[in-house]
Amino acid sequence: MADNLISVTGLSKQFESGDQHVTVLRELSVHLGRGESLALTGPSGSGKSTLLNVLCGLESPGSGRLAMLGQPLAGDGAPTGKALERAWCELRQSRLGVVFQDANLMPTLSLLDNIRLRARLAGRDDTSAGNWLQRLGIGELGQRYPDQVSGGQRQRAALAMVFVTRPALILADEPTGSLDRRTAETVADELFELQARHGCGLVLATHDADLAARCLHQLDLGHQGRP
Ligand SMILES: Nc1ncnc2c1ncn2[C@@H]1O[C@H](COP(=O)(O)OP(=O)(O)OP(=O)(O)O)[C@@H](O)[C@H]1O
Repeated sequence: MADNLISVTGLSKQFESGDQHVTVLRELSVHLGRGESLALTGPSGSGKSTLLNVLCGLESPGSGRLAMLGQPLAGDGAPTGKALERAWCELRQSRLGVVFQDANLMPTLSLLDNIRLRARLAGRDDTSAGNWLQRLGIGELGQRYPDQVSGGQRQRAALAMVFVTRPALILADEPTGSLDRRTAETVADELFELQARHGCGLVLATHDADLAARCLHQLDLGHQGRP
């Protein structure tokens, strides 16, 4: 496994809004090694989700160099076209664990089956699925469907879906944002414990200063381009 999980140099991202170009990320450099954690902070609209989307291949960077787990994905040496799509798919399938603000569970499967399916898609053993639900405090909800549980419970199931694949790198957008304080702490404990135990990397976007302070590095996107 590459020691450098994330290597981003001079990355910029613009969006078109009507006839205007809005620069959201400006000349960013980000490096993350194995077992390290990074909190993306900054006010609403500063580009935290946009950066996470670039890091999991859902948005392409406008310019700059990007390599994930040693694989160049933008700039020098990066594949293009279908080969680039394939490279991102392979990374997301088994090596990146992505947690979005809206938990991405299949509505027609129970929570337990969602997690089993995710494990199988990543080529992992699915027998620990129930155990992960248990550890995240929703073990008794495994037979329920996503629309039969609360938003916070869905969020915990989405985290179980990530943990069960044992990813090299977890990218999480407000992973505890929809949880009450006590549950948020339990979930954060699980995140950091998993990271310590398996030496995986973690990048999370958060407005929670306490959660950000638990990460090894912090990047305030509200201060991009300023000295
Ligand atoms: N597809 C898009 N097209 C145009 N503008 C966009 C697009 N996606 C995001 N933006 C804009 O980019 C800026 C950064 O958005 P982003 O969601 O990355 O911020 P954020 O820091 O994650 O915010 P929050 O803390 O509210 O989640 C915002 O001004 C947003 O409106």
